[in-house]
Amino acid sequence: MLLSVNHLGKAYTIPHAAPFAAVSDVSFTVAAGHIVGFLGPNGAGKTTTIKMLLGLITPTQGTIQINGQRPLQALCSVGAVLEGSRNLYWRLSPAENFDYWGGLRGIPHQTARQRGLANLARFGLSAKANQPVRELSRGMQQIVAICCALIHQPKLLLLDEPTLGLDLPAVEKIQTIIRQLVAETQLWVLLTTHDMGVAQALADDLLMIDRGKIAFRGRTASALAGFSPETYTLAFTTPPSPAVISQLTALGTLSQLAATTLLITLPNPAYLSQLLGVLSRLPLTAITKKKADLAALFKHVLASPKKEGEDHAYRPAK
Ligand SMILES: Nc1ncnc2c1ncn2[C@@H]1O[C@H](COP(=O)(O)OP(=O)(O)OP(=O)(O)O)[C@@H](O)[C@H]1O
Repeated sequence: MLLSVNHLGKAYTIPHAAPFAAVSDVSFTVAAGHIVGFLGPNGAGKTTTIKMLLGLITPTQGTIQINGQRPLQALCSVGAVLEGSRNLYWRLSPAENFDYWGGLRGIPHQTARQRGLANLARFGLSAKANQPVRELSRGMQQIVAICCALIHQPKLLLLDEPTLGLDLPAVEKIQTIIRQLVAETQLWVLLTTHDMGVAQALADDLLMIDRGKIAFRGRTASALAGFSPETYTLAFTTPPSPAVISQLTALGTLSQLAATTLLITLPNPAYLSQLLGVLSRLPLTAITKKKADLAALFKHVLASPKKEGEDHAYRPAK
């Protein structure tokens, strides 16, 4: 098992207050799927978990095994790009950063530089190899940070918000790079992101955390296949009357997308026949069921009531 996390917890000591449990009783293994999307709302405990995986903070309960070793013994198996701008030395060029980070990992200077430059070339950034990092764009800096995190050829790569603040072309480039790396090497990636588009595009598996506890885990494809929100787009030839609007509002949550287009979410599939009853008397041109997407699944998981100790709060819609 590459990564095995058992009953992991971290309670921060807060002066004049009870300890705050940022992570409590989190267990998971990384054994299937090459990219695991580690998702959760702000403050859910993602960064705290990642810092524990890296040995940067000590858990107050539970164990972590990476390739059968504790985090501080397994540093050679793990690479990371953390949130923020501290992954690189900004005054140094990418080539000098490769020397520096390689040196910290005990990698001979020549080897570190060769590896770093080879990755930089693969990602189309050779021309920037000798320019100070501070002069590169955010997207380029992220690519250099990923190259540095790979300098010791880790087996597990932890990426905390790798696309934060990047524009669409840069996001797509980072996505392509991550996919390419996973396809070419036997790299496993644990990726945190608030961008559900990125998670849906990349994650083979999902791990959702909420208030320090695992709220859902499973394969992305099967979770999406099992989750089909009861949301329909209704298109009319003429704007629906206030009477129709109030009839529809009684059935579900309604929003008006345009004068002749409404979006309705039913509380459950049993309401569909009533909806069709109302619609049969109206000048309807189209009714389309909304496809499941990760953003909707994520909201659903967070809204699902959780029982104490339960870590699979999500249930497919019946
Ligand atoms: N050093 C600390 N001392 C006390 N509380 C902390 C400390 N670090 C984090 N926390 C708290 O732990 C909780 C989890 O924080 P964490 O950074 O792990 O969340 P996150 O899921 O990464 O959030 P985000 O998506 O906003 O980055 C938050 O309530 C945070 O305030």
